[in-house]
Amino acid sequence: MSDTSWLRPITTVTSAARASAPEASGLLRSLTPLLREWLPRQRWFAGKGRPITGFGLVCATELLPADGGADAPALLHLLLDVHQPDCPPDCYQLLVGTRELLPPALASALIGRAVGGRLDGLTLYEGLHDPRLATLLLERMRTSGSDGHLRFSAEPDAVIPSGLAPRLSVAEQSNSSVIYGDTFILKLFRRISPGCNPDLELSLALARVGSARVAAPVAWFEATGLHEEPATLGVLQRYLPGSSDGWELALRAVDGAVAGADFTDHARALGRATAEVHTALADALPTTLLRRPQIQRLATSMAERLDATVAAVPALAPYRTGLLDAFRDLVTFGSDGGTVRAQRIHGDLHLGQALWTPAQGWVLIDFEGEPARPLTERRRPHSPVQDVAGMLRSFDYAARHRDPASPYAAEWADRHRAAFVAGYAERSGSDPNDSPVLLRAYETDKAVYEVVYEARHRPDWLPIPMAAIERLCRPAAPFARLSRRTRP
Ligand SMILES: Nc1ncnc2c1ncn2[C@@H]1O[C@H](COP(=O)(O)OP(=O)(O)O)[C@@H](O)[C@H]1O
Ligand SMILES: O=P(O)(O)O[C@H]1O[C@H](CO)[C@@H](O[C@H]2O[C@H](CO)[C@@H](O)[C@H](O)[C@H]2O)[C@H](O)[C@H]1O
Repeated sequence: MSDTSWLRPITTVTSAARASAPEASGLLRSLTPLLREWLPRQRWFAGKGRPITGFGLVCATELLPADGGADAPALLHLLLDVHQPDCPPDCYQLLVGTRELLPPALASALIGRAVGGRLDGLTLYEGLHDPRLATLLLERMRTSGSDGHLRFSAEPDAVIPSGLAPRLSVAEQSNSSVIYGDTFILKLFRRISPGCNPDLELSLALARVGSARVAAPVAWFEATGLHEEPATLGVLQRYLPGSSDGWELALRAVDGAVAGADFTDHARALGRATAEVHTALADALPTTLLRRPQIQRLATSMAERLDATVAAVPALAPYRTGLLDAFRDLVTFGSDGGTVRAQRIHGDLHLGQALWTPAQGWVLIDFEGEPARPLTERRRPHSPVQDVAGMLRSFDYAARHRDPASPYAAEWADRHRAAFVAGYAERSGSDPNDSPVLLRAYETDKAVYEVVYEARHRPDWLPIPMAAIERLCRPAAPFARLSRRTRP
């Protein structure tokens, strides 16, 4: 057993005891006024725009450095329910640093000074910014075992060296990541749901069958005993040094295309890599066949999402009938005896989720699925055509990011979409063009999702999915073009 004397769990508050435990109310008294201000400003906070009506402490664990003197920082690991009107509370993972005084280098990480309660007089800050606390977390992950409700696990052959310098990732992301040396990246999930996060589940399954298309997980930690299933909190994965993400590469290719830069080889290779991931996932995890009732449910959920989006973004209203055709055709396909092969998939595939590496070629990351969907839904088998459609949308985005209406953009998108599909068909033995109804339905559903995403987050980008919406209302021509290019 390694020495864990540097780690002292201060309290673990179970769901049943959360309101009454004096420790919990003491912590909440310190945290509530500060977090009310700080939380809505965090990129990963999903409840922006709605007031916070209260917090509930699910679990708190304090990690202390072994060498800590009186002025040493401590890391307060929190799982906190955030209450907002008209919806059940969301549980968030927070890593709060506590010090008497904050050094100037950490000023940007400040949450505030606690007044009253259990942390009275301490300065609270975003702990991941502090190299001493990020190191403390890696130290804890080096050894399997439990501390209160936190359980740390590692792959049996994992070798996690000590002393790797941490740096907080500056990528625009939905969670938070710390990079250690150029060796590991630790992703800390922010919005926590009971159950194994597919990012861990799928990348572990792929790594265990020897797939080179994934960054292998070496260790992870989860919350146990709080919900019916352990909830994944963080995953330490191999870092892919020198990688570039597919979105950046595609944009460079689009911008340089007039000068002759070509990205079709990359697009074809990405199609092959996606097919390899699908094949490995189908071998490693359960598969199923969707029949009439499931296909009907799928089409209904797509139609419902369309209607919710039309209500939120009225610019979509004129296209509603045309778009609904895609979902009606899917119902007809199921009613005519058509079936859909389903398996575990990536679930949110786009160019930003693919890293080009000098050593391994394309590697897919972030197997979480669409974070807004419930975890149980994300962990079900789905058609792999959904991932293909996601990537096809992404080539369209890349092509149109400067001028959504340019005819050149349409040509670039068609060429690269066709190359991706050709690579996919070549490696999987199954050509997505042979499933035109499914492909159109998934592409339509994704474009509808993008309309609401862009309306909320990047209104200037709304014309990009709107161009697709127009095209998808007139399906025949684009699909014919895609088929001619990819088939001999
Ligand atoms: N294994 C890895 N090696 C190198 N960089 C990575 C790795 N995993 C993720 N990244 C980088 O971190 C960014 C965010 O990762 P991602 O898993 O998409 O996080 P999130 O789910 O928070 O959006 C990626 O865009 C990529 O730049
Ligand atoms: O980053 P996430 O995986 O959480 O995904 C969300 O943000 C994406 C943008 O960062 C958004 O993707 C859309 O824009 C991309 C270009 O920025 C494009 O490549 C994708 O095809 C397009 O869907 C994604 O929809 C959203 O869920």
